[in-house]
Amino acid sequence: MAELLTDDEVADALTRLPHWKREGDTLERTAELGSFPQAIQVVNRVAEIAESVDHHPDMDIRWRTVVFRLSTHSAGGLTGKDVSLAAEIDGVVDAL
Ligand SMILES: C[C@H](O)[C@H](O)[C@H]1CNC2=NC(N)=NC(=O)C2=N1
Repeated sequence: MAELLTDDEVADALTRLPHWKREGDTLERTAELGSFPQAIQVVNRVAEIAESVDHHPDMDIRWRTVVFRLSTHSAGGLTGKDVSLAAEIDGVVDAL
């Protein structure tokens, strides 16, 4: 099972993830895309990645704004899996 990160490890990871903030046991990013279809495209790409790594974000779609929330439920908090998926999500959002 993935190990919980310490508060310092989370803070350090966030220095490399400027779009993300910590909300308790969750990493959160809000992304505003150019249109609703683009938001859906991003969600679909993230869904493919999530399936491939068996780690699934909460994704809240409101028109062209998507809020991503990451946490490792099985560990009860934040792990390297969340940091890694956050970086992957940044790659998807930045590719548009
Ligand atoms: C059995 C399977 O590996 C688990 O249920 C996975 C699936 N996706 C998951 N996603 C997230 N975010 N946290 C988990 O603990 C988790 N567990």
